[in-house]
Amino acid sequence: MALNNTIYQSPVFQQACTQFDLAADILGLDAGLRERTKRPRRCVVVSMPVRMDDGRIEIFEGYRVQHNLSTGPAKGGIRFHHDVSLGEVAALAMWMSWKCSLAGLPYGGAKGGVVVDPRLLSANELERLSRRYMQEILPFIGPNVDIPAPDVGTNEQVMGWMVDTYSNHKGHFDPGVITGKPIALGGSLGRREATGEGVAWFVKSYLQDLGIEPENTTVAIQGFGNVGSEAGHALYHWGAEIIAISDYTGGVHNPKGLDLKAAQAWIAEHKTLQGFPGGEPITNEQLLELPCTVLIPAALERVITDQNAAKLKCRILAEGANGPVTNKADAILAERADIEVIPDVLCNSGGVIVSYFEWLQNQQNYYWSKNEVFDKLYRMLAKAKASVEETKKKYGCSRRTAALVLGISRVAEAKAKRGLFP
Ligand SMILES: NC(=O)C1=CN([C@@H]2O[C@H](COP(=O)(O)OP(=O)(O)OC[C@H]3O[C@@H](n4cnc5c(N)ncnc54)[C@H](O)[C@@H]3O)[C@@H](O)[C@H]2O)C=CC1
Ligand SMILES: O=C(O)CCC(=O)C(=O)O
Repeated sequence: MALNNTIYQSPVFQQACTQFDLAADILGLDAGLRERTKRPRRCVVVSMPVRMDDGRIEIFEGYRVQHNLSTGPAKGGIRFHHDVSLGEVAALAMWMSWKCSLAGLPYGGAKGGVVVDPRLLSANELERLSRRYMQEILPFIGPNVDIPAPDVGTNEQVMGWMVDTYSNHKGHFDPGVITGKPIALGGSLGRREATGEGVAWFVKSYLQDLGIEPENTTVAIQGFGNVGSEAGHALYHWGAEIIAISDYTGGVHNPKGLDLKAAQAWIAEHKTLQGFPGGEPITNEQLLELPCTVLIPAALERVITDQNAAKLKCRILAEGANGPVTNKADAILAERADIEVIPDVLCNSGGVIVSYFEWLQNQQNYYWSKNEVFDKLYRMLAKAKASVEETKKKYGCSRRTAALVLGISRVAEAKAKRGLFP
């Protein structure tokens, strides 16, 4: 079966394509340019033999999809998750193209994935797998080719092992190949917080537009990992009540507000939220339907569907996760004037923007203060928000489609201007 057929069968990839088509219709892209802009440019599939602690050799499968290389080096995170598939990675890579373009970054889009549950590996096994994955994708990446970063199931330490493997191969330390690194290896101050901080910035900005004060704001967050916890802490310090959080084991709800510090300490000790005594246990599905001012899905794709979209009771839906809303749910939400949707490519763009700052700092070998990082970040977020609002008004479309119109139009224009080989 042709590779593209495999990818096109993925519901997540189909979701990204349907979103693309809505925006491409508004832009009036002709069939050739439309297909050229939509399709992933390169899909790398690798097999990785890794020696496990008990002496066995286990073979893991991994992917790196470069969706767009026409506007600069490709950029996007690496996901370690037991359910990850090539189609899902291709969809995530496509969203990276639009996200980078919308933010005005000089990058294309990419994403990586390894089919593994990292929680089941020892630290040594995780290190061997991370290094092996880097070794396998090494011919296809580089500071001017494709620059990976963290995503679900990976973190600064994994990025540290990967930059070490790459640098050992090149014969010199080359930090610009990866972002989201430990500070000691050329990471940027603020990158760890950046995605959640950006989500919180958008939430505060849209709440302000609605005239809603922090003391009248309640927040429910699905997924309390890097993005969810940083967004939660930023909104908690701003004065909002965080009434529900969750992880893959389930959630906890307290209508009077949760103690986030205690929740974080519980997770540090017990690894998961399970059993946290600060509220009543709830399921991840129940969390999405809680009455709250702000709902932040910050875990995986396709959690808001045609089954629950009509039941959401939030005023703002802030997409910390990539692709949390299915196409059918989008259509339902479009009819709901009571909910403002802040789409993923806008809402979670703070992470890749600070990754761009990290890459710039690595190129210049000159490092910025956290204040400088956040000042520059907030200015870029404000610019992206203003252009999305203007486009939404101009075309009378949803905020997601407006964001995609902007992201796609810049990539399509660059492709058209570059032309084709004769
Ligand atoms: N890390 C980053 O800088 C960025 C991440 N994102 C997106 O944000 C989302 C979360 O990413 P991270 O926070 O980095 O990942 P993470 O691995 O740090 O955290 C993921 C969280 O989701 C929970 N989770 C996993 N499966 C779940 C399920 N089925 N139901 C409920 N919760 C579940 C995990 O237990 C964990 O709390 C993903 O969609 C990712 O693509 C988007 C932009 C940048
Ligand atoms: O920081 C980056 O380069 C990519 C982050 C990412 O994977 C995302 O925005 O979904």
